Amino acid sequence: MEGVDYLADERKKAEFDVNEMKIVWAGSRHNFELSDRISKLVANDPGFSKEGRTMLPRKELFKNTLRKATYAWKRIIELRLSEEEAAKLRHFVDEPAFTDLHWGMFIPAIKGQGTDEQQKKWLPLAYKMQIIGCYAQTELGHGSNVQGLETTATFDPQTDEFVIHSPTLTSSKWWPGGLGKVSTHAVVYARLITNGKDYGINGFIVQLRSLEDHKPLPGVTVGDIGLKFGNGAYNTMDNGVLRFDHVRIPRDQMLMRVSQVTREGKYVQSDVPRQLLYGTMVYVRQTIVSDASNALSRAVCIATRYSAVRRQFGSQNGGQEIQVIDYKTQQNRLFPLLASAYAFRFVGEWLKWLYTDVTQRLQANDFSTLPEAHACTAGLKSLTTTATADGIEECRKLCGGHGYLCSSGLPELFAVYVPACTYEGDNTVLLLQVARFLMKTVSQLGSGKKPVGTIAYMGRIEHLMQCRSDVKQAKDWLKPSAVVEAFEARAARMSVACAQNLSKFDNPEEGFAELAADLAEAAVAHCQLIVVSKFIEKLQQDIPGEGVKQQLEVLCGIYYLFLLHKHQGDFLGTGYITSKQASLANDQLRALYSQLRPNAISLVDAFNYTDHFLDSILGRYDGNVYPKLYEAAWKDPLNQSDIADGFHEYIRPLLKQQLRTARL
Ligand SMILES: CC/C=C\C/C=C\C/C=C\C/C=C\C/C=C\C/C=C\CCCCC(=O)SCCNC(=O)CCNC(=O)[C@H](O)C(C)(C)COP(=O)(O)OP(=O)(O)OC[C@H]1O[C@@H](n2cnc3c(N)ncnc32)[C@H](O)[C@@H]1OP(=O)(O)O
Ligand SMILES: Cc1cc2nc3c(=O)[nH]c(=O)nc-3n(C[C@H](O)[C@H](O)[C@H](O)COP(=O)(O)OP(=O)(O)OC[C@H]3O[C@@H](n4cnc5c(N)ncnc54)[C@H](O)[C@@H]3O)c2cc1C
Repeated sequence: MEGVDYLADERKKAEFDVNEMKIVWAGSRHNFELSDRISKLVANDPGFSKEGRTMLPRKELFKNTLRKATYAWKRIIELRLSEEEAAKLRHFVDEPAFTDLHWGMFIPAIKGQGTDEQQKKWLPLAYKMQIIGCYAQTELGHGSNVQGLETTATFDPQTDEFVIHSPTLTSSKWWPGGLGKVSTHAVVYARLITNGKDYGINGFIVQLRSLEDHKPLPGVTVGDIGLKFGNGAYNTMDNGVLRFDHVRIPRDQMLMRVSQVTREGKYVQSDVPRQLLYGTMVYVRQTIVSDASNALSRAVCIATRYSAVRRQFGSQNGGQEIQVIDYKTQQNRLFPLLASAYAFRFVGEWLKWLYTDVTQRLQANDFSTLPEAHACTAGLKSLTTTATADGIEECRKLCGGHGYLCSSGLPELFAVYVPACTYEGDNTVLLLQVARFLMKTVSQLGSGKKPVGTIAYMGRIEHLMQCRSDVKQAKDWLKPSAVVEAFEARAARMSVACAQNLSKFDNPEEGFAELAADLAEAAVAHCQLIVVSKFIEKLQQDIPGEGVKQQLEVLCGIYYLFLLHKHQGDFLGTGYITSKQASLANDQLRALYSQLRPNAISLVDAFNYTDHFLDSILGRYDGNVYPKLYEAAWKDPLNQSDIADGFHEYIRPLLKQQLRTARL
């Protein structure tokens, strides 16, 4: 029945002000109003319909994405949307497209690594989309190891040009989004060679296609790398391959903020750290952390609503069966994911602040916080994307068989999301960057250099190495100080253990390679400490709205107690807690699940997602799941006729043969 809210009873149970929670989730009233307005604008525009997207063959799917991206641009111009509004509109259109890389990496690379002059020349063209760009770093043979890239940019002083060349098959650019079929330009990362000397990797703006007929320019071979995982999903993106055969570009298309090549071919290094070449990656990793809470909350919203609709077992005297959300096992799988979505939201907000702070410092030539910004963006990108990808898959399983249907929205969400564990730095490779930062920090303890920011806790290393938890009863685990100390002691002890083991090797690099798995675990412990601390800090702010803060306290408790339970080997092994205290933590966790249960539906309503954005029958706001699943099945192309195509060729002969066999 249309118009009936099957989840109304659940919504009545809420013990907090959902509208105020929506503002907390959005980050501010301004953000809430912006998201609310733009998401509805997109949802109500048939030009942005998602109907049938998972059924389209690649060519049609891709063309449809081009249509939507162009239509989005048209609406952005017609409605005179600001940059912030336009970004929201693209977000709610919810289809990976070349525009993600144009706005998300090409423009930021020019902004971060271009001189003022270069920005003045290229940015207006890019802002008006008179050129479309991508970020071409990864090659067929090298992705993680940026210093191993093979493409060359050799300066020719005769003509004042760089010659861009792909010397081997493995040097072909491979993966850049938007490259295959759309981009007219790319920021290409290549080895800078001048006067016969190799100065390592630098960025260059290279035109790839004609602005008239879109044909590849002479010397440029470019195409799509082929179909990727999942139906629809990331196949809307033209991840590309690119080869250069001695392509010439003017010298001033080398991005020259970090280093320059003079007219005479002299290489000049600015007094900014070379790592700024990696700045675009730091920026995007930070946005990926913010985006993790979007993807996870979406999956959790679907699984929570469906878990309240779905009933199995326990019917007595002909009454209704039990809602699956009431099973403790379901709660133990679902509620920590709900809590993680909120935790990632807040750590994302904080990381954005950290990124803005480091950017302002860089502008004032203060590079002191760059290593921490790199470690935090790398580590949190790794932690949040791994948890989110795993969480989306868990949500699919939480929805039983129906979660496997594309109409649940979960398979596509997973297929689109899971490469986040790989792109912008493989998650293990990034954890090892954090581990290097931690080992450096430990090695400098006692040198007089005081650790600050997220590693300030290392400054209390002597206390953290010998303290013990003073938890005596389950509710003691609700004390922020008890929790923070537990996570700090675990992280510090794991780092120190790694450092001690490393010191046994004569060659530190050999030791690092041998102990890499332990080092990655120490990095995870450090990153989890950051997420827990930022959630707790959030709760120390003034949070208006009846019951809102209490709900966030419950979520925060679930987040850290679930981690404590899952990683109790670390907490027990490092000797900070006893098995009795671990068991008390688990008792408290169960109690928090019961407190959360009546609020579960309203906590996912606070994400304020439209049905258009969720694109899931199981996650519908009104919970009207079964009639809509039934209706959707009949829209499948296989159901366009009662008799399947192929019946006469394949089924009928088979049936005839069976008849003959039966007669024998
Ligand atoms: C149904 C649903 C439908 C639709 C959904 C719709 C849409 C979703 C759309 C958008 C999502 C929103 C947001 C996301 C935005 C965009 C994402 C979209 C697409 C994805 C694009 C992906 C693009 C890419 O992947 S680009 C390529 C990325 N490549 C990498 O990351 C390579 C990883 N490798 C490295 O970074 C380096 O090689 C390394 C760090 C591993 C090693 O570096 P190096 O070789 O130099 O060696 P080291 O010795 O380790 O380091 C030397 C010192 O430098 C320091 N360092 C390293 N890196 C940095 C850095 N970045 N910043 C600062 N410092 C750095 C290091 O610490 C060392 O320092 P030391 O003091 O000397 O120790
Ligand atoms: C959907 C998608 C979009 C992308 N978009 C872009 C783009 O727009 N532009 C662009 O330039 N690139 C892009 N990429 C490429 C992406 O950045 C790389 O794939 C990524 O950096 C991982 O590198 P790799 O593929 O070389 O993995 P590899 O490094 O080959 O990883 C393979 C395995 O080796 C392990 N490994 C590697 N090195 C180490 C080490 N030192 N220690 C321990 N383990 C290690 C990894 O953990 C992994 O398990 C995209 C990739 C994908 C999947």
